[in-house]
Amino acid sequence: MSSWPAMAAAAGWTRIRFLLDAAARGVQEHARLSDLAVAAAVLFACSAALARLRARGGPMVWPVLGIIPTLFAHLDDIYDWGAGALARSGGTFPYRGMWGGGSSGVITSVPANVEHVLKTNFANYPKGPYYRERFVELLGDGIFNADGDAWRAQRRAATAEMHSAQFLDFSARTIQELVHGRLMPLLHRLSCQGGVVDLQEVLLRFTFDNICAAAFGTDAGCLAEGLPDVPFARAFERATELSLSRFVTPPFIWKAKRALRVGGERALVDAAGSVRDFAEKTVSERRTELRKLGSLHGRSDLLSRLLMYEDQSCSDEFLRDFCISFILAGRDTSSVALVWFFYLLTLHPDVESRVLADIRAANKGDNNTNDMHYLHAALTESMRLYPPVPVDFKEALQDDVLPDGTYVRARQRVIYNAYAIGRDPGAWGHDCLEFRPERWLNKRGAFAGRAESAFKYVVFNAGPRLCVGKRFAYTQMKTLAAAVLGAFSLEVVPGQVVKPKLNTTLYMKNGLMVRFGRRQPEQQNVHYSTTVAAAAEE
Ligand code: HEM
Repeated sequence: MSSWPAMAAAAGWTRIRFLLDAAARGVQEHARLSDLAVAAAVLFACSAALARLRARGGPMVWPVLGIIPTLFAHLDDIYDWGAGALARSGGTFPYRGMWGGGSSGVITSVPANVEHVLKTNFANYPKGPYYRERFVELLGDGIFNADGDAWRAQRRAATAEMHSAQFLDFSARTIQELVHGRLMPLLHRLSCQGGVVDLQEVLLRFTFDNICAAAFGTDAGCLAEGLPDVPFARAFERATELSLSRFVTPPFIWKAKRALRVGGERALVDAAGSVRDFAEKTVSERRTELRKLGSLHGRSDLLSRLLMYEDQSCSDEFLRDFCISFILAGRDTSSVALVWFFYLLTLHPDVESRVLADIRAANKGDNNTNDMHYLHAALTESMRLYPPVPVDFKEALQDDVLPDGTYVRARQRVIYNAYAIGRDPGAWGHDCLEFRPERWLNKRGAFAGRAESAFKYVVFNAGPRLCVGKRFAYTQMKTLAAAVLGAFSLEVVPGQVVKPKLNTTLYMKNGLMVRFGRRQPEQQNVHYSTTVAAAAEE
């Protein structure tokens, strides 16, 4: 039997051996780990270098994470950064989203590329399934979401109805009623109280009411006294936001949440359901009215016109989706255009004086908004710098080569950046960053547009999918701007940060807090007409 000291010595030795072995194993393990780390770092550096080369002067597209880290680094000035990146890369660069995100393609600000995608090779660039599946709960098969024959049928109906004399007359009247019956009294109250208001919020309420009146012939009531919460408007906003969030969430995440009906996906089903219920109810009530009265002659909104004059076989689903798409298209775009326009005027008093002179000259005539060429030019110029839809995209059906030589593979996206095109010195000259409405006027001071290329000004899109609401939007913006500027001066509350929000619509991130002061009484509350035949831009 061993003695205790001998046993202790043996146990100590075993422990020391154990510790030494463990240390040796650790060193080997560590060596293996550091080899792996070095190998991973080399691989990462190689693929990063390769990505750098592939980026062709454009921003870095990282392994695994794609362009996401680069975008994150520029979240605060994403639009200006994007315009600069496009300029540095010669107008086009490739991008890729996160692995598993399913998004890749090219971003361009080259007008010839945009023309190719939107017009010359239109058939190869539908909105595509990527867009459709993200908006289907809200939009169904509506014009905004549709391609092929479904799109063509709605486009034909929309163009015919929206450009009809009755609709133009009706929409001009509804705009007048809303401006003078709701908006101006609100601004008068505010100016008397010396109160501060978020102009963007007021304008968003105005355009929501306006588009609901035009599409459905209903009063949404967003601008009613006390600026109430309107459940339909809230549901619409929520459904739009949640649909858009699918564009920045990897599909395997949002699709899993959709399958499980949890989180934002559940909220989307609820919000889109409320919007569709409201639309379905309106369609069915209007159909009943038509059946009872035999006609809807007292009504000229889009829904009533479609029910009366279009193919009588239009299903309720077609009418519902059609109207919802219209509300989405016309809801925020013109309010966002207007808020930047008013802001730019406060920064350019010389332009504001000329706009006022234009409005006063029209007041001396027959108060026709079509006469206000300078105002038209100022709005157009403002949207060049702040396009309400700053970027848009189409999806390639087949492999293709863009006019600047860029290769696009089938199912890739071509993103065209209207914000960058509007600020491109190649397209607009060395003064491209200046707010100069005169660039749109001819020698006689009439709005002349710019003949060279519709694809340098893609604010309203271009080609076969040109915005159907363009004329409506100009009438709406000019009527509102003329009434507001004729009666009030605007003061932007100092100290606020005015910058765009990252969204598919160019909202101001923090809104725009303003105070309204009154101009001379004789300028106030003048009603403007809009002759149906001649719109300045067309
Ligand atoms: C300043 C205001 C507006 C701007 C800047 C604007 C801009 C645009 C743009 C860029 C598109 C193309 C979207 C795409 O295909 O992804 C578009 C399409 C459309 N817009 Fe507008 N829009 C404005 C106002 C309106 C209004 C007020 C209405 C309705 C009354 C309207 C109705 C439509 C419709 C129905 C389409 C779809 C056309 C199609 O796909 O064939 N828009 N608009």
